[in-house]
Amino acid sequence: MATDIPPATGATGTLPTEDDVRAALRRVNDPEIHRPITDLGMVKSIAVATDGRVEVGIYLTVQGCPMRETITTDVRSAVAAVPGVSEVSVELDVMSDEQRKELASTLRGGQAEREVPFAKPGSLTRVYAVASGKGGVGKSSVTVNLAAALAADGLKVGVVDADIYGHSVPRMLGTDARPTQVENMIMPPTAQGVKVISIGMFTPGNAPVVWRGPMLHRALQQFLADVYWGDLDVLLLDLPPGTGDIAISVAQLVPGAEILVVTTPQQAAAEVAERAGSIAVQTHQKIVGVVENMAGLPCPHCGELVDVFGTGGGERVAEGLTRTTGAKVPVLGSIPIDVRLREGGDDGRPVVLSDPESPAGVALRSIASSLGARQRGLAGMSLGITPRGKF
Ligand SMILES: Nc1ncnc2c1ncn2[C@@H]1O[C@H](COP(=O)(O)OP(=O)(O)OP(=O)(O)O)[C@@H](O)[C@H]1O
Repeated sequence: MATDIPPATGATGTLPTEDDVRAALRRVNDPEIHRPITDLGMVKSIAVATDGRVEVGIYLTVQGCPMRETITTDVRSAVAAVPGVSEVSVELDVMSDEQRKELASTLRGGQAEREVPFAKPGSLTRVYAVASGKGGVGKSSVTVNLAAALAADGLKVGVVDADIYGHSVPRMLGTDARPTQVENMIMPPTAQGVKVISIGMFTPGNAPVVWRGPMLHRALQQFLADVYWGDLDVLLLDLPPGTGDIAISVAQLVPGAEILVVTTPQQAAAEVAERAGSIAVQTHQKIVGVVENMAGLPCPHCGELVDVFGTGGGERVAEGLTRTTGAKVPVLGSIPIDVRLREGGDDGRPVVLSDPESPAGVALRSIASSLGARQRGLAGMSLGITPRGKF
């Protein structure tokens, strides 16, 4: 028997088939779309040589895709784990316009029209619009911490930074990633387990955005309809402070969105917060509750709480909104002043993750679990069941 013939099989003696390799690729998700690359038309070719070497051709969605290293590594390790594979090489190519259009249509579930998925009758995503009267009361800090805590609890969470003038959410979540665009679909970056999109990702440098109402409405519509959110349990919208146009836009675009009001304990802040919240009466939206932020500073020496911004603001807003709306509006929690919360925001690591047992971390996590535990009601929703006729 000749001894110089190359082995006809791979490392383990069994030659892998193309189907084996494809099955392994089915476990590789696109890092931005979070779906298997096999479902997205990203596998261009699979070639298995007689010595177990496998060559995989992969289509990237766009030229210079920021995720190409991750995709290559994931493909390589998934295929290398197939029994009989001796070596893996990955060839990258880029989708044609036609392929991208097809992908965008797949992601929309075959629909060409853009629509806001969260406004559809069957949507099970809870949408919370986080509002405040005054600026600087900690609305964005509360939003990112609730989002990170909900994601850490295993929920699928998205955040829209709709605070057009003061967009700070990406920094607070520690990302400066730019979203990838596939045709007119935008892939949101993921940070701290949360999908996030912000106007700041579309402006050069730190340029301020000077948009008026109609532009704001269009930006929000794009964020809701053109961003590929996938199946979310919770979407949080960080609104600009005040009772501006964007709150009305939210009501028009996602009528089922519930309002979460953030205030400080201060009398003046509470009055403005109540005005911001009472817009819900005009837009027929539900107020899920009030969060009181900066509620006292624990003395670093004796632990006694110093009421820097007064007391009772959260209760006052909740009572006022209960009277105005005629429905019980609860105080969901009180968050103390905590240097770690501010540092977490500056460092891009929300305090609920960096120091979950700190007083602010505990308060925020408790508010998040009350929001996450709320059942998604089925009233008025399509169950997608077609009754069968009588036989
Ligand atoms: N409980 C807290 N303890 C310590 N610092 C806090 C707390 N809440 C918020 N901060 C800090 O206060 C500042 C303002 O907070 P943030 O940006 O979240 O407010 P905002 O209401 O979203 O402001 P705007 O809407 O005007 O952008 C930030 O530096 C933040 O880190």
